[in-house]
Amino acid sequence: MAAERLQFHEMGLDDRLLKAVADLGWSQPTLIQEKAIPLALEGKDLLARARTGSGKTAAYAIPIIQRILASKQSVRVQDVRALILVPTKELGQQVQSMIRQLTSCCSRDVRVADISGKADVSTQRPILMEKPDVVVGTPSRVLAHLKAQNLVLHSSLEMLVVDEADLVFSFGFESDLKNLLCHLPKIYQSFLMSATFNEDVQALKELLLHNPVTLKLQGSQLPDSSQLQQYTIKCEEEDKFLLIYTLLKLQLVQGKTLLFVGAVDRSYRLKLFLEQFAIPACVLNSELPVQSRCHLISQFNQGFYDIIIASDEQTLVQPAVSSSGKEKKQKSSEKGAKAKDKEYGVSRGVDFQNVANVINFDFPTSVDSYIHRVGRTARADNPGTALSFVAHTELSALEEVEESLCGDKAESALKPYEFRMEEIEGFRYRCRDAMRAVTKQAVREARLKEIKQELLNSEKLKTYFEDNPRDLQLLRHDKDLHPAVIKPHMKNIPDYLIPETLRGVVNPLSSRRRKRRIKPAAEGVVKSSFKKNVPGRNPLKSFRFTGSRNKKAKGAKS
Ligand SMILES: Nc1ncnc2c1ncn2[C@@H]1O[C@H](COP(=O)(O)OP(=O)(O)OP(=O)(O)O)[C@@H](O)[C@H]1O
Repeated sequence: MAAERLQFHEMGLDDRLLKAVADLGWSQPTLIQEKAIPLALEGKDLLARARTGSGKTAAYAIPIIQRILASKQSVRVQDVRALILVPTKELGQQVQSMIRQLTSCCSRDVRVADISGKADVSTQRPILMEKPDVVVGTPSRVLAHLKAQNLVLHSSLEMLVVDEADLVFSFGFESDLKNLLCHLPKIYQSFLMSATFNEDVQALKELLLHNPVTLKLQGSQLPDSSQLQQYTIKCEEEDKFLLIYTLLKLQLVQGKTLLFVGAVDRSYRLKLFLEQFAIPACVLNSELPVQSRCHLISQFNQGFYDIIIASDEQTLVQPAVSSSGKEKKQKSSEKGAKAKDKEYGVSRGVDFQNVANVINFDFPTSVDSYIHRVGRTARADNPGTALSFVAHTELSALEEVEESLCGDKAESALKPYEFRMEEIEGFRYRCRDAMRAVTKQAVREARLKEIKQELLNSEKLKTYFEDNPRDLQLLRHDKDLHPAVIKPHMKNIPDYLIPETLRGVVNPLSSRRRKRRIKPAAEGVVKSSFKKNVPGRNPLKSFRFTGSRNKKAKGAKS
């Protein structure tokens, strides 16, 4: 029989922390939390690798909060006690929000400040002058504050975390991090958290950790097939569009879905293509202002949108920026790339909640990128599905992923998604039509329009919405970008075009802009059709095999 898992209340945690954990609805620690929290409370340095979505943030945040609460029982001067380094602004905001939730019952005693983005260094100075107990930031921003003496850590710092440690070097933070270490005291406790172990993590380990305990939890870096089902389908460019149209319009994919593409242009191409069929989607990329990105993610988590098209540009561009502002020249495969945010990371560490499906419209170019993308679904104990479209030029990347994920097992974790493409031939004509309408010019215009729109939104997000929080919910990021190309007849599917095997199973007309005016979900309630996504009822799964449980969905080869 498996050993009983150590419970939160058996870890000697402060009651206020236990109450916050209970308020979050966490009935027991995840595996990494069970192992890491007691060791961290003993004062050990930790190197922890656990799969994506396994609760690593709380694994270091809980012991940090506990230590701060315990030390505040004796009178102490207010000072910065913990520093959490993150590679991206999105992650910074998310870590701050997690710590705020965990300190909801002791917010006066444990104060946290995220300095990773938004305001400039001088605007953030007053926040740091108040000496929050925990500071969260990207290495370059933290270093800038240390140099400006807005932040002084050499006598106060007790705990240092490097979250998503595998990304810190690849985001160009190596020299910042090394410089930053000169400003820290000789002794402090360190945690390195990572979903993957690579040479960079090894280098960081040597730099930061002292006699660490290494926690390498699951052998696999992704959940197993009982929680995460992974499929691939080989298809070339036109078929990718045809297939995505079919999956979304016929609702063969249900629940919240992240569509990953390899470049910003591709994300607008896909959005413009889908909007002709009245399939609303938000675009997320590094050109958008950080306020808009964070607002979009937060609305997605609240159930306002079903589909995000994210460009995972770190796979293409490996930017490097140092606190001095100097950028190393990097290769970009995108023509006309606009000013990108070097601290953007959508597939890395962002906690998109209750994502039912990740679809790699373009296959990622590295194994790590595959793991981080697919890790946006099947988080905590939730189920999820990943489907990758693979063109012949992407086959070698697929092979690498398969090799890396299968480990010692003979069987690949990625199964073929067997789909009768010939059954959806009827849609090809309208798809071609829609693809033709998305010209380079249309993409360029859409990209500019969206950036302008989001810059305005972002200004409003900074000021107007602080005074008018109710209006915040009305701000949407999935509006049509090119209404001129939309032809009304494309929105509906005539019955005769629906594959015979799917008539009665799908109801395409009902998919029209259902969520346009959704009311904001109550806090803590995730509004989504995710719940519909039970095994046997998800057509994405049942459409695959004729022998599947759902006998009605016979549209696939056996
Ligand atoms: N003990 C728990 N019980 C239930 N849910 C939890 C628990 N701990 C964390 N979670 C939830 O699990 C989700 C994933 O957590 P988190 O973002 O910390 O994962 P992660 O391991 O850092 O993932 P990644 O490597 O992708 O960044 C979050 O929504 C979080 O609220």
